[in-house]
Amino acid sequence: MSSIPRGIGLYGSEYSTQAQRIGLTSGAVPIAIYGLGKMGLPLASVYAEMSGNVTGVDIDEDVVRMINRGECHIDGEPGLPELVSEQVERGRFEASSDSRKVAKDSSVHVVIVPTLINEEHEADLGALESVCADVGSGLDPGDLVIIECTVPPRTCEEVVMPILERESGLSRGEFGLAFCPERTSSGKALYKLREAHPKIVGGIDDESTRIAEMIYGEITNNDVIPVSDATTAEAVKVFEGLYRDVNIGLANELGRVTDSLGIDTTEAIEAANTQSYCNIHTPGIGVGGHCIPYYPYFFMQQVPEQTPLIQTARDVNDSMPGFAVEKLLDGLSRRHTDIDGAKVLVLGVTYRAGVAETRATPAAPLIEELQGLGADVYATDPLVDVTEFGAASVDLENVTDDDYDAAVLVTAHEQFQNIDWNEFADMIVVDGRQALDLSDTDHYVYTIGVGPGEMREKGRVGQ
Ligand SMILES: NC(=O)c1ccc[n+]([C@@H]2O[C@H](COP(=O)([O-])OP(=O)(O)OC[C@H]3O[C@@H](n4cnc5c(N)ncnc54)[C@H](O)[C@@H]3O)[C@@H](O)[C@H]2O)c1
Ligand SMILES: CC(=O)N[C@@H]1[C@@H](OP(=O)(O)OP(=O)(O)OC[C@H]2O[C@@H](n3ccc(=O)[nH]c3=O)[C@H](O)[C@@H]2O)O[C@H](CO)[C@@H](O)[C@@H]1O
Repeated sequence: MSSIPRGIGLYGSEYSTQAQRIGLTSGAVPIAIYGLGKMGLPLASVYAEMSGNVTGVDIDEDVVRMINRGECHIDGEPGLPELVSEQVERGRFEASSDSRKVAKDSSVHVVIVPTLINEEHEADLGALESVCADVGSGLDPGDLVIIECTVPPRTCEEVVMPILERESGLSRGEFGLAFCPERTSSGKALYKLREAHPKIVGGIDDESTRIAEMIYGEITNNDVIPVSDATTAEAVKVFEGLYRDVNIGLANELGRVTDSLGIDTTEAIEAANTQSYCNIHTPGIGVGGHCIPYYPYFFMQQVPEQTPLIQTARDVNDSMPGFAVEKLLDGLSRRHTDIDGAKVLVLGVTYRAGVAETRATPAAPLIEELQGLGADVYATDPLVDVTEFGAASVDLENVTDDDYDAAVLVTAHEQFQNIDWNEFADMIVVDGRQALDLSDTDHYVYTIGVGPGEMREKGRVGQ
């Protein structure tokens, strides 16, 4: 069976589906991936593994240089350094910072740049719009654009499509556009890209959906689920995030009433979750990252109707660092220690364990509130520099060289398991992630979702 000729597009192709597939997997279809970060680099590597003709684009020249040396700038992703090195060495994957040139030379354009929110909680699509303008400048008839970064529903129709048409001079029907949300999370990216979740695809027209379905059918070993259109696919991704934020909000609300109930709430949640329809998430010190805390605002911005449940869950989750401070103050009052001038150690500033990402981290409001109360705040994190939050930096290896009045665990980095807590003089500890077992120490511990230290002696379901 012959392949489609090199360099031509798949959208509206008159070649057989088989010839298109052969073209796709033999390198005849040049593919560009825009954004080579925590998600983009794994995605580009898996695309290169499938097609053999991938150019990644990033505005960070250091990222581009490292990749072209076959190096991987993303830590904590099993298998990724080896895949990047192999694909670059075999000439199947290269990187560039010249998005307009790459756009001109490519037929499939996959966009996975940051989509964030600004101070006013409005969607910040600046990077997406900039990339789409560059892609549009190099768009040819038959090309397909795939958006993988999470966006407010209707973005493909109302933002991306107009930019592509304006910059290319082409019209709807001459090229394709599909939304195919990235459902992976850091730490298992290659596994999740290839296996863990079905891939959702939704095009602005049936031909776009068809091609996106064909492409991801060559990438994932899981199912590919086509939905009615791009807006539906955008909603699927946002709905997943809304579900998670509201569910965590429920867990945190239950965690806040632990003391009133006099139970280990997490034990009750774990037991409740033995019912197959129940999946209450885990109480913690807050919800960080540039996904879950951001997506509710993507949704609320698009729907004029009131969304009290979504907003309330956001408010509950954002209240958790303050809840941790309340428990810290309770503990200090037991020792007749004033927060003003107290030495407090914050363990972890990234939004979750093992991921070097601090966007929307609960550590930021926690440190700000503690400093506002007059505490001297110190912090340590194995992955990132803590001084960006105004805390004094402490090396983890020497963390027990000094004593503190209190400590708050924000991030359950595995490196914290090596701390010998008996090295510290008696202190108050607030465990925000149920990560510590200090039962063999004299410290007073409050664990969010569990309660005061002595509560941890109870048996736990599944332990
Ligand atoms: N991180 C996750 O767990 C995750 C999971 C699913 C979906 N997503 C979605 O993917 C998006 C990207 O996530 P990430 O974790 O890879 O972000 P990231 O911050 O790790 O990486 C983004 C990369 O894009 C580059 N970039 C920024 N502007 C650019 C531009 N104009 N042109 C080219 N490159 C540009 C940056 O230099 C950086 O290397 C998120 O905003 C989210 O919508 C993220
Ligand atoms: C729907 C879903 O699962 N989406 C995942 C999510 O991945 P993520 O990397 O953003 O990380 P999460 O695990 O969601 O954590 C976020 C924050 O919530 C805290 N948390 C978590 C669970 C809990 O029970 N209690 C908590 O308090 C945690 O500490 C952290 O601060 O978004 C990605 C982008 O869309 C997805 O691709 C990925 O599938």
